Amino acid sequence: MKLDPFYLIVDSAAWVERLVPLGVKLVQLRIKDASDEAIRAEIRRAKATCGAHGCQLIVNDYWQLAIEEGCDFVHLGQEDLADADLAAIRTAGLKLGLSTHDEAELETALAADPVYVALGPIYPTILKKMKWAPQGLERLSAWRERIGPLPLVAIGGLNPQRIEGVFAHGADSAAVVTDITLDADPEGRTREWIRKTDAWR
Ligand SMILES: Cc1ncc(COP(=O)(O)OP(=O)(O)O)c(N)n1
Ligand SMILES: Cc1nc(C(=O)O)sc1CCOP(=O)(O)O
Ligand SMILES: [Mg+2]
Repeated sequence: MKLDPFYLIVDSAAWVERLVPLGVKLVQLRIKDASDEAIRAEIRRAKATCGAHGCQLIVNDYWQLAIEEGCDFVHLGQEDLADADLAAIRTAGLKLGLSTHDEAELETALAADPVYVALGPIYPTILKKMKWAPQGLERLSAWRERIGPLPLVAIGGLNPQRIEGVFAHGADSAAVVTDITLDADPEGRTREWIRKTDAWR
């Protein structure tokens, strides 16, 4: 499968409604610390917007709610994966994207047959505290070699100046949070990302 080269990650349906109509084709809804019912409502809203704009929605963490709400793509980290019912995810026909941060995690991820593997943090991130040092671009190339044709997502500290480097080192898609959501002009920054990733689309 081909992933859009620009992979937006946001923490609310309001962000999806604000940015997806600009031409975003791949978005992850990543909500932390909310009730299941609140997340269900957010998924519903985000799914409606994505459906109207031809954008692939990926639900982070909440695979059961994603199944119940008729979504078709989830992203899980390694801890999420350990707790998840992979058979139920498969039976529901969900595509699965997985996080990796080291070689052991990559082995675990590949055994779960994902449709993409994400590697991060490529650069330092301010979004969350991480136990891994920045991976750097050479590590991305190593992952490219290891996973063959499986799509590779780069994440962590990305900005428009770093886009070319991650694609030159084997990424198929660049995932981003704060470079857009903390920008003074998130719409303008989103348009810049769409424009700057066009060569890989
Ligand atoms: C595209 C992408 N890559 C990595 C992550 C991180 O997932 P995880 O390790 O489960 O951490 P949380 O995002 O759940 O805090 C991601 N969400 N998306
Ligand atoms: C959510 C997340 N996961 C990562 C990983 O390495 O698995 S890095 C990260 C944060 C990405 O945010 P920003 O683009 O603001 O750096
Ligand atoms: Mg997770």
